Amino acid sequence: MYINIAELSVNDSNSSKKSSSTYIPPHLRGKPPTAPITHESAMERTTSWGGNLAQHGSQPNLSGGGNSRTNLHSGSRDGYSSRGQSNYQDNNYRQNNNYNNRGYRGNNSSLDVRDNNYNDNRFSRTTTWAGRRDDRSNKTQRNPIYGMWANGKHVYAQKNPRIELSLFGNPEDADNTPTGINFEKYDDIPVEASGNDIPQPIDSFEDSDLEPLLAQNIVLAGYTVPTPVQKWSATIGGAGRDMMACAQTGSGKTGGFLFPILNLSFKTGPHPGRELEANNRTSHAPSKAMPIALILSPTRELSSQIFEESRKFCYRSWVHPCVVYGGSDIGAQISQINRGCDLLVATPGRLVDMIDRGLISLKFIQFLVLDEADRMLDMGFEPQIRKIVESVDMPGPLERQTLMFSATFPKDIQHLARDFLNDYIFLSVGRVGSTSENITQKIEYVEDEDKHSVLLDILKTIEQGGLTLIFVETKRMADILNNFLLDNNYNSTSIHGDRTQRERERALESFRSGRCTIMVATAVAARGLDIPNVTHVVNFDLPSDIDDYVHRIGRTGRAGNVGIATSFFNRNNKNIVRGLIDLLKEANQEIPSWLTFVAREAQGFGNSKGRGGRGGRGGGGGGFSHGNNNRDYRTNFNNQSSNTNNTRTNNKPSQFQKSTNNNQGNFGFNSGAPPMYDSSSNSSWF
Ligand SMILES: Nc1ncnc2c1ncn2[C@@H]1O[C@H](COP(=O)(O)OP(=O)(O)OP(=O)(O)O)[C@@H](O)[C@H]1O
Repeated sequence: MYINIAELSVNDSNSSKKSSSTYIPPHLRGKPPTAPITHESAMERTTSWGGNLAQHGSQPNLSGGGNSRTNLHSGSRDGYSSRGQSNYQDNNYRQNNNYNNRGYRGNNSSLDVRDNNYNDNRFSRTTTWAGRRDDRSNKTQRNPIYGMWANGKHVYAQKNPRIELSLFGNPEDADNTPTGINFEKYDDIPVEASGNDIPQPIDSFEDSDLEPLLAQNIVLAGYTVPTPVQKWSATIGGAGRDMMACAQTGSGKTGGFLFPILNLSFKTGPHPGRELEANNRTSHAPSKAMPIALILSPTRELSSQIFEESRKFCYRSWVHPCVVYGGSDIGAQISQINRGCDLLVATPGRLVDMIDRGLISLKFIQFLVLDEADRMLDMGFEPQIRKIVESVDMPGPLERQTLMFSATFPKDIQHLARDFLNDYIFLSVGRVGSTSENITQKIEYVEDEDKHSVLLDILKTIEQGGLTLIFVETKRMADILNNFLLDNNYNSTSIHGDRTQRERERALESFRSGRCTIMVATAVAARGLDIPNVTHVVNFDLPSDIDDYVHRIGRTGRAGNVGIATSFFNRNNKNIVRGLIDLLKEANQEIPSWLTFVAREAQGFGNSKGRGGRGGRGGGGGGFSHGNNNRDYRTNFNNQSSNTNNTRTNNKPSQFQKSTNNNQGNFGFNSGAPPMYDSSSNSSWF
């Protein structure tokens, strides 16, 4: 459910038990602004762009022109990046006004776009609005955020300062800028792409032949430089290629899949078959949403967040984003999709429910995204995902474009990729499943009975101004710990699966807004959640799966910002000790000497899994062995081994400096010294 942050009073300190002065996080300071943001003022925030793309004609093409599944790979690689050419269109079609077998039109000139013609009567009869005939949607009030596709042209909605403010915040507020201090360092992260005919990445947004409205919305969002995963996905996705992309937490994967999808959609318009069906529909036929893009994500909160991101980039365009997820009023979601549904973000369970009720058809899907697919499998969603992708009316892999994104890619996900993707490019930014060096990782040996007091010690040392996210393993423990913190006068809240959706949303909102500076969470908050200003993650309980550790600590140190992750380790966590050590090494973190003793001993007992094992799935073979750079598992699949005939890297040595982590966060206990281990006495840690 959408929560309008702008309408919330950040001065409401009802939930505050600790102090009367209310914390306001930097990203919310200054809201509401004294003067409304205008489109022009937003454009002034960048120097060179201005939405005028003509000068970049010779640069790589984000759209890649129209393309065809059947001859996608027959042209030269240059074809993927040649602007305005339809190298991948079936030759039977002409550029503009024709479609390949994925339903894309030829590349429309941006000059065809009519700005501010929203109410132009010339378009009224044949105009489609979110897949419905205009004359049938009279009863429904139009959403002023969105434009329309009319007579083969993209007609933008009027600019609306009030909406811009609620979507993008106040650009005058420096604290509102999303880029972090270390953002440019992402350029040094090694990138590897494997597969056939890999397109060159873009260097900048200016180079990428962005559709003008998308370019403007990206500027409004305050993005000036694409992150590495965005640079590569722009051309890979833009060329109509399937992709499995693995990039570190907080590195901009959401934009990585949204930008190529929206760029192609803004240029080419809705699927022509859908337009035909909508126009031919009788007034008695039941209304059905027919999105052209589907993004599946594991949790309600993540779906909601992706929806909010897509609202920004779809602003004023013909593409109506929608979101459906369980635990929330289905009636409200039905009315939402009935008001227009072009890009649908969904959790698998609720989507299957709505398909079964005949409310949603997937037959015009051109873009399918599986975000955090490994988590969806962990949560037992495989039957629903397979039903959605393979059994209902979804077009097959040759007719749609499929993208999979995550920070971790265990082997069973690569099997799913084999079934869902076609001739895909495997992209890894940084080591697969690795953690960002922007996160300082501290491992402390703490027995269960000491955890509460050690946590209080840590909280005392945390500087004012940041948010702290504390992970526990069980819902019960989340409640217990939250109550404990409230009793100790901390502004704390909690989020877990036993809380109602409304309670979960409220908890998240109080944390995001800074009314509660601490949130205790189960794994439900481990993936994808992007909460600015989380400066500290505490693993009160470590997860049994090392990939979950990667995602959890990734809630801090996002978009180039720095963060700290402290984890309480004891005998119950011996199963992930090897994986933990591999990760710490990869991210140039200090490894406490006691941890290596533990690892050796655990190995002796055959208990610990390295990065090649997943604790949570019976050793399903997840993660990636340390030092194994070939992360594309197709070489192990006999029937696809020929696909990995091409590898491209940026081959830059990492210039990251080793973190200066001297374990100063020992908080006065253990002082980095482990419980004494006496190797001569044959004593055992466990
Ligand atoms: N090009 C960019 N410039 C500035 N900020 C960006 C850019 N791309 C993304 N961001 C910001 O970076 C943050 C992290 O992005 P995002 O949530 O997409 O990361 P992610 O890789 O999906 O993370 P996770 O693996 O945790 O899901 C967001 O606040 C987003 O607005």
